[in-house]
Amino acid sequence: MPSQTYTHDVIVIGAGAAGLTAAGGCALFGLKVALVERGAFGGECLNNGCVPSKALIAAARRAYEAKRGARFGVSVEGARVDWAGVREHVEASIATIAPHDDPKRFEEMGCEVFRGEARLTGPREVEVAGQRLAAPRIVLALGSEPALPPIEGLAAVPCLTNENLFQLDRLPEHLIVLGGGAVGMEMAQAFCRLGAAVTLIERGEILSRDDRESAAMAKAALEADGVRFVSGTAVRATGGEGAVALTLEGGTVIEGSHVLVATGRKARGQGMGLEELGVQFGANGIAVDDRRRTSLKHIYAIGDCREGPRLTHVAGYEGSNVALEISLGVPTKVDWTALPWCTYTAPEVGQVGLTEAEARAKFGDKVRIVREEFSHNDRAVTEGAVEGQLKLVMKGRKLVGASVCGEGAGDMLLPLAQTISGKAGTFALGSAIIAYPTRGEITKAGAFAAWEPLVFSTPVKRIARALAALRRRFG
Ligand SMILES: Cc1cc2nc3c(=O)[nH]c(=O)nc-3n(C[C@H](O)[C@H](O)[C@H](O)COP(=O)(O)OP(=O)(O)OC[C@H]3O[C@@H](n4cnc5c(N)ncnc54)[C@H](O)[C@@H]3O)c2cc1C
Ligand SMILES: NC(=O)c1ccc[n+]([C@@H]2O[C@H](COP(=O)([O-])OP(=O)(O)OC[C@H]3O[C@@H](n4cnc5c(N)ncnc54)[C@H](O)[C@@H]3O)[C@@H](O)[C@H]2O)c1
Repeated sequence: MPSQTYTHDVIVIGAGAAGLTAAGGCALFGLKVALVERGAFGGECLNNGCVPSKALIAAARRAYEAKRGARFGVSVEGARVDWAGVREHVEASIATIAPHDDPKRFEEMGCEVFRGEARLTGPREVEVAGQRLAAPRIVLALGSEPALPPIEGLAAVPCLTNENLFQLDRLPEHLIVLGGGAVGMEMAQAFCRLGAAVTLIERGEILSRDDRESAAMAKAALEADGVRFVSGTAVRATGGEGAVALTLEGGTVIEGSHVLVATGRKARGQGMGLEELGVQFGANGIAVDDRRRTSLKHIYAIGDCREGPRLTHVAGYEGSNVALEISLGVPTKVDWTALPWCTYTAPEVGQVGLTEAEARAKFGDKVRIVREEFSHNDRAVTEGAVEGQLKLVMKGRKLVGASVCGEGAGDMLLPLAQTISGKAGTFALGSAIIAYPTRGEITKAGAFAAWEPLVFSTPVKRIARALAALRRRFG
């Protein structure tokens, strides 16, 4: 295509975490960027995902603390949950963060914003709201949507998903949560703590990508809160507004007032001209290489719409990578060696790098596990929240993974990620000065524990004893 027919240097479709990072990055490097969005800027994370869910979890925590009766000599009388107030907090959280993702901000950075449904009409051409855009590079950042499982009758039952959950006008009496992944676990506990009866149905393992010990601790904590877990696969749904029932394989029937379907995601990208151009798809998402290039190398796919991990920080990471590659021509491959994630239940379930099971499958007997319990952490003790542990997964003295289950686990992943990626070592982390008393001290304790046998080994003790003997003799 002759260069004069290009309207832009790059067209980014989708203004969620992935698209905003890619578009903003390219614009800051001085490229002429078209940014296309059909819905609300900020995408799923801001509007239907991370932000409202974490705001709801915060309200639930407050309700839980208030209802726990007297603790530490303090009692809260007559605690009650006002659903309208909870909704207000959720909406205020979104509204406070929204300016960060506002179209105006991206226009100020240099993006030209187009509103409407984008469609590819040629390998380098996009049509949106009757306008033709063309650029030598296109970035697909289309996101994903709830994947509804093949359950007979589900389409006719009023279901909740993350797309309408946060607009509920009242607290459900009995919420059935289908799926024990991150969405299911976080929301099951939050609604339970806010006062709903909650039954969670999972056909396989809860938090299946996480360390098994961490997942078991989280499950036990949810059970202690009152969440009922049922193992099975839902095959039939019946009922209407306010009274729904799911029948499991084997015939067990679970009844409730509402059902939240949290059974994974379906990547977007179908029906917008990509198939016709020859862009290839994998099992769930657009197929990409390490540089996030699709089968048409000038078209990139990042974030939830491609095959791979679906997380906001991953979407942002990929957005930065492609911005660098497109703007400066630096080939930038993704690297998941130190990928962190966290499920914000109480206790939080954080993971970075390999789980023990993954490491054993890869390195066999070379794997060494170091554990530190929060019950030995002074801050955890003073706050009466001692549940959980840090588990370091080592290959020799090299950290290859870490699982943290406990309060604030997500905030503890950074030094562990740096250690896994080689930007710091376990020795440096084990000898760092860390503010006391913080829960983060557990990362230092774990890293030091990995070195302890060597630091206090017989040869080192011999050196210390020899020095002491010299001192006794010569002063
Ligand atoms: C309940 C819930 C909680 C979550 N919590 C967390 C969390 O705590 N931490 C975390 O890391 N991740 C979390 N996630 C995952 C996270 O929300 C996603 O991974 C992330 O938002 C994906 O960003 P994205 O930019 O790829 O997609 P999106 O944010 O979905 O953005 C895609 C955008 O593309 C637009 N679009 C699509 N097709 C077109 C088209 N043809 N034309 C124009 N525009 C188009 C859409 O309108 C959308 O705005 C959560 C998810 C859910 C459901
Ligand atoms: N804190 C976080 O980082 C966070 C929070 C929420 C969501 N997310 C992201 O959002 C995405 C979606 O999360 P999710 O929890 O919906 O999906 P998921 O894939 O993590 O979990 C879905 C669960 O549903 C179960 N399931 C599927 N069909 C079933 C059936 N018919 N009956 C019973 N169980 C069934 C599966 O076995 C699986 O355990 C994930 O990629 C996740 O990374 C992240």
